[in-house]
Amino acid sequence: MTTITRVDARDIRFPTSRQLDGSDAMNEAPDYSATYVILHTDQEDEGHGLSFTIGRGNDLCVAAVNALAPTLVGRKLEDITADMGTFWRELTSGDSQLRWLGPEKGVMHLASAALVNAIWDLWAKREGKPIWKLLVDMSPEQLVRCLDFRFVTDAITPEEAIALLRRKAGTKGEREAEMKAEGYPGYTTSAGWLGYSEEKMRRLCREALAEGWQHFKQKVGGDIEEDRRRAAILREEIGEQRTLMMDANQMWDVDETIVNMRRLAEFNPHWIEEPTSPDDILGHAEIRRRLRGGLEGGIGVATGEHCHNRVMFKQLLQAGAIDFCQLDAARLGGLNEVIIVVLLAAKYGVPICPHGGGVGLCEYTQHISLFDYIAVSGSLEGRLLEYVDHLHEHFVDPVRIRQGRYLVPEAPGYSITMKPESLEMHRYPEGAAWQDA
Ligand SMILES: C[C@H](O)[C@@H](O)[C@@H](O)[C@H](O)C(=O)O
Ligand SMILES: [Mg+2]
Repeated sequence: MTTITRVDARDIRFPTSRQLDGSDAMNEAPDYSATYVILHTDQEDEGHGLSFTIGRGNDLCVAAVNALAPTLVGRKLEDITADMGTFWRELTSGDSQLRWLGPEKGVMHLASAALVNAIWDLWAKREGKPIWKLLVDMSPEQLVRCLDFRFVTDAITPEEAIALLRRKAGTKGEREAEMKAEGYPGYTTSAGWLGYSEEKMRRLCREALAEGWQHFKQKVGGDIEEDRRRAAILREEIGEQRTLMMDANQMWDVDETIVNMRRLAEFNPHWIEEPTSPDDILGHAEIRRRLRGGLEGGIGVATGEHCHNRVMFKQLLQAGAIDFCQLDAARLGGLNEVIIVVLLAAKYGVPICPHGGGVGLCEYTQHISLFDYIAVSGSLEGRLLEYVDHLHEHFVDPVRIRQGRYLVPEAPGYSITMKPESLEMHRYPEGAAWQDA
């Protein structure tokens, strides 16, 4: 038996705003940051997890982790993993006074995600498997036992989830072998940040093309003439055949989205991402209808990086509001809730294209997309996993990319463990990286 003895929560920040890495129309100068959690045990091993924020306020998330920590300390890992569904509900709703601060959204849910993912990391390391493998090796019944279906049974029941998983169970081995040989297809956002100059965009595009990337994302939502100019540059660099996505990061109202996307349509965007408020389910449905998302010649609608729980995703799917489901590994309450969203998306026939723009998110999401392909949807249609070329050097087991595809991670755990020296250097505000700020 393994007892969790201590939760160590750290405020880790990277000064990415200096180069405007990760910049978009809404988030002009982010400092990619992590609320970083280490679960200590009475054995040798540790569980690591993080939630992504963009700088100021990361300390609030650290405080939220500390508020939730008593739910874990003194607990046995084996008791938690034997009934993860119950554990998840206890963590997110067990303390009704804390639950009032969410529920299941915002800072509290980000904090839950870091803790939940750290439990999974500990479990997978104990089993000697990468997370995706731990998941695909579970029987449908075992997997469903990890989930809390509260508030979504009108869209998917545990029995339906089991049936869905059984459909693909017999052929998992084939897809696992295929992924090991070929990797999972990705797209890159790295050339498209809004704060980059034309010259930098062109250079990064050329580098990405030389590395084999076929799919590119551009930030929009600034001045529309400027968006058009940048789209023209990107099209000039990548050509007509490759994919170009656009991301407005919530800048527009519904009608404004239609007006702006009509002006951007000539650049043939594959999707418009986060056109409006992430909470506006019917607004997204209206945009999709008017942009003819899902139809020949139409523009798809994508959202999810700010979609805070399974209930919101359920409604986006029920309302036929999205063409692409961009779930986030730590905006949702960690892997348990992510799995429910993966199952919901499969049931509604919507591809998942997880959100990767942040520190550690690519490390997380590769496991999720592999799980989706091997064990749930069995399909790559419409599916592309986001890649951003930032901060991977700080991870012990960073993502590996070949010709625009993610190679299958092999090390045990959730690939989220950061190097001790990186943690030390980027500790906020006392780390060396912040001393000359
Ligand atoms: C502030 C961040 O870099 C965002 O711009 C980023 O997550 C982005 O929306 C994305 O889709 O990757
Ligand atoms: Mg985005």
